[in-house]
Amino acid sequence: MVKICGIGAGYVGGPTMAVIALKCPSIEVAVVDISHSRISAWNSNKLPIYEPGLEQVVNQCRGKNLLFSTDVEKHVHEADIVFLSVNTPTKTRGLGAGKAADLTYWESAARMIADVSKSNKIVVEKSTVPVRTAEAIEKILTYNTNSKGIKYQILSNPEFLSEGTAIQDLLNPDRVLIGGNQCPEGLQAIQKLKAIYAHWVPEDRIITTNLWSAELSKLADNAFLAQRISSINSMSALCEATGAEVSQVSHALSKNTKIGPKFLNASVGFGGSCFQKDILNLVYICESNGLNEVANYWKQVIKMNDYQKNRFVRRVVTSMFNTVSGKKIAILGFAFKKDTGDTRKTPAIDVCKGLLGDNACLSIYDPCVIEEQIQKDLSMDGVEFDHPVHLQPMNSTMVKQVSIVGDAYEATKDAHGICILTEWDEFKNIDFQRVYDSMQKPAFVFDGRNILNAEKLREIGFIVYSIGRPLEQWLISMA
Ligand SMILES: NC(=O)C1=CN([C@@H]2O[C@H](COP(=O)(O)OP(=O)(O)OC[C@H]3O[C@@H](n4cnc5c(N)ncnc54)[C@H](O)[C@@H]3O)[C@@H](O)[C@H]2O)C=CC1
Ligand SMILES: O=C(O)[C@H]1O[C@H](OP(=O)(O)OP(=O)(O)OC[C@H]2O[C@@H](n3ccc(=O)[nH]c3=O)[C@H](O)[C@@H]2O)[C@H](O)[C@@H](O)[C@@H]1O
Repeated sequence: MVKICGIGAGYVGGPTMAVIALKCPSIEVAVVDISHSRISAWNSNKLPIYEPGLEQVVNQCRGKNLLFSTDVEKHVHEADIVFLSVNTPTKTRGLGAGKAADLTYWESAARMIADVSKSNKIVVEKSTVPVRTAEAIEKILTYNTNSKGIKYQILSNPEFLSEGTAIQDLLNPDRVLIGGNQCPEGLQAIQKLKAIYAHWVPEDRIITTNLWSAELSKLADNAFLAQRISSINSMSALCEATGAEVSQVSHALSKNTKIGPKFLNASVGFGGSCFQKDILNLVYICESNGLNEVANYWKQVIKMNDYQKNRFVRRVVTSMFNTVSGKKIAILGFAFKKDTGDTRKTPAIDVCKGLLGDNACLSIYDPCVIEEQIQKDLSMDGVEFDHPVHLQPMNSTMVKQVSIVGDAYEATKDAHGICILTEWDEFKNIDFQRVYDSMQKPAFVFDGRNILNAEKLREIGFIVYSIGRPLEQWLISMA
């Protein structure tokens, strides 16, 4: 029986390994992690991450051909194929700080594989890594184990799932990308991995390339997606200045088959653990190769995203008589997108910090993010967010001007303004007349996701700002 070991039981490792177990009952899948709390949660009824459909998949396989364990060495030792899905955050100190990928976790996993292996293995890069990382891992493995005569094949098999739709994305991927050495052993390893995916993915969707193309394709993929969001967000600023409406512009663009419909929603800014980190990584690689113009081109995508978040905060403050000091502002949504509890790099952190900087009192409601996480996000300096949970600071200092509440009505009671920062479906069904009646007047809504019907809100009496939509007179006069 083929044995797989997945190192890293996070947002990628957990769901991807669970889906392989589901689709390949003849393969034994062990998911291992150095975090005891994460593994015990995977073994409980309350999984460590929220992802629609994940619980059903885990329940079907756990205890049969899927197990979660902290005994990393044992399962790596027994595996034929090892998937690496560990953190690759941005470096916070030393050479390349603020841009380059921090490969500490990656390297320590590779060294551990080298230490415990007694048989040939295929090592699969699932984490997003700088191009040519496979070369580094190969060196670590071969220099450490030469004497044992063990042979490794390194494959790059980047993951393209999105949070909130991870299970659907894994069950029905657009494509699976496998890069490997173009020598006979490398090609054989590619075929072995391809055979696993072929259990459920049509062959024509499995693309094979050389190692460096696969590694770079993943960075390029995220950079292109983020660039589209920054592009439409740049248009949203111009729409507000000219009276054009960004959703109409998006719609018109989407009908051009050369452009297509996806990733054209203007927003308060993109978030998530990967877009910014992967672009920074790309920028660093370009700079290291002397390609400064290319690096500057991609940097602009992040600058535009920062501009969009700052612009939103400025709009809130200027609309409310140039100060939010002492005012209660309701924050609806804190996760970086709907259907996830993940807050890594969520735009809500920057918006909340911006408002707190102007001395606002925030009342935050998110259906999926727990109080402790929000407090931690608002009190940390933001650089630790993508390291393993058990290595993050334990005790965050409570931010006094912030309260986290259990529903939207409590959050908005007595508030001067409301900021919609995540596009949760339930926010569309709020009784806004009831909300308006309970708020201070004038009552403001700042819709950072364009999910509300601004006209209806205006009929109730709200002053409404929607990203990229024509500004009402109040907002123009206060700007
Ligand atoms: N979150 C996402 O949607 C996607 C993430 N990626 C990439 O996948 C990688 C992992 O991301 P996430 O799953 O989001 O991170 P995560 O933080 O949720 O999970 C990583 C896990 O690896 C564990 N770990 C770290 N070092 C270890 C070691 N030496 N041995 C055993 N376990 C170790 C950590 O404890 C943690 O549980 C990153 O490179 C990321 O860029 C790629 C596609 C999608
Ligand atoms: O490498 C990764 O981590 C993953 O990053 C993204 O997935 P994810 O971050 O989970 O979520 P997205 O749906 O891409 O959204 C990212 C951010 O962009 C925002 N967004 C997205 C789309 C859009 O039109 N407008 C917009 O503002 C979202 O609200 C969110 O804050 C990519 O879509 C995945 O292909 C990739 O595998």
